[in-house]
Amino acid sequence: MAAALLRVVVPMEFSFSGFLDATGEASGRDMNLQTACWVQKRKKNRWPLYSLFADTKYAICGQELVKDSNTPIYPNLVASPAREIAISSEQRVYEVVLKQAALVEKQFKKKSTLQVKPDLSFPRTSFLLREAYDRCGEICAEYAKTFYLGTLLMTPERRRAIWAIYVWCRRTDELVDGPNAPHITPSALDRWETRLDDVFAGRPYDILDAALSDTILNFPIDIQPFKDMIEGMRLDLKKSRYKNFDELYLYCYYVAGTVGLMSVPVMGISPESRATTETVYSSALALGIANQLTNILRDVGEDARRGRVYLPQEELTIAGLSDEDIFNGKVTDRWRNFMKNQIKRARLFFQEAEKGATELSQASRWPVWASLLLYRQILDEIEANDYNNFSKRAYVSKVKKLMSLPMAYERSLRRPSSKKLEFVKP
Ligand SMILES: CC(C)=CCC/C(C)=C/CC/C(C)=C/CC/C(C)=C/[C@@H]1[C@@H](COP(=O)(O)OP(=O)(O)O)[C@]1(C)CC/C=C(\C)CC/C=C(\C)CCC=C(C)C
Repeated sequence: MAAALLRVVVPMEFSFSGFLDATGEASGRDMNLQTACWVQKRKKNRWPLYSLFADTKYAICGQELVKDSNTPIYPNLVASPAREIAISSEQRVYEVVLKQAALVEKQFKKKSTLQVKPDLSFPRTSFLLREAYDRCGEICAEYAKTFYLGTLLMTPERRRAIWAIYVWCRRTDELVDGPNAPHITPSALDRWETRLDDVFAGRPYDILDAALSDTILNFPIDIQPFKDMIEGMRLDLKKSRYKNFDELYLYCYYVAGTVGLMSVPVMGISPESRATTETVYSSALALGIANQLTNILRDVGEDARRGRVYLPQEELTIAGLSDEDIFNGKVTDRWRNFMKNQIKRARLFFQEAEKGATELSQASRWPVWASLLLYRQILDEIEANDYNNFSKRAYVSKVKKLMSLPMAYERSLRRPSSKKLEFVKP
């Protein structure tokens, strides 16, 4: 498997270029009906002007996570002496969210009259394409068993598409996190990006890419979040410190928020939902950010041993801490207080993600709830370890994981809110 993943940056002798056309199935396939059903007519929000100023609701000032219930929440904005910043990462990312939501709406308008039966089209697809998706499913089952089981509840077409996206993300992550990571250069990532362009143009290099090329034909998926994930990997190659939460937020968007944006067009929004498309995308983004923040908080010690500190430097300073304290790995009261605020902020992102999870199409909700509940418990485990994330890895036991699954199922049965949904930026 590792060999297959590594092959991705090596120029291929044999290319699957034109593979999809050769199947005679993938190109020109109609958009599926589910796509058309997800979207209701939705109005776009303008980015609120007050977000450009630094009096934020959840900025971490001093030892406390400042929380004022009258103002909106912008965790990534840390007060600057001038009380304003130019363009926050949050605003930049929100523009991507709007673009993704607009794309889905455009497709809906174009295709709403089509009567395509999505799952009937699959038996006609070629053996090779079926093989491609099966392989993606196997990789998914190998790397993320619980998540794989969750996808089995989705419709076959959606499940295959999510596997294809998962495999592309996993391969991308493996470039900088896998066994060959020390040999990965920016030009290897450039090659990976060229290859992505080819996948989106229907010219996959290998069988796993072919599954993604097919997925892109079936769902209104934009290339931007994929490109942004590669950008996150570029950041990982050149950056090992994050000045403030604004910088960290952008990194979290690149490596994890993008996953949310890639997944929603496949998972679909419930026809019962009254939430705006961009609200659901914002929640998906929030889940990615929450997961990545949790990942960072869990792995503080492990990252430090690789010379990396993802925690915002300015917030460490405000808390009276430095890189030195992290490398020393001693749990002090200062560290505990600092961690309490970091955990609180991650939980706010989970809270926002919860709202959108309920708005997804019924069959897609369970794996999302399972992922949310399981990952959020890592935060509880960090607390249970008395904030020692230097030498203890917070870990959710098998029993707790199993216990969460029925709870995730129960949550997935909750119907979308009948009220118009408001997304509050954490
Ligand atoms: C249903 C569901 C969860 C779908 C997502 C499927 C998918 C395409 C996953 C790809 C995950 C992946 C391989 C990402 C590469 C970058 C990366 C490694 C990110 C980190 C994940 C955990 O990594 P890892 O497996 O190494 O973790 P462990 O060390 O083993 O703990 C991340 C922390 C982030 C992953 C981000 C998500 C799963 C975002 C999920 C958001 C949605 C599916 C949107 C849901 C929609 C709403 C409206 C809430």
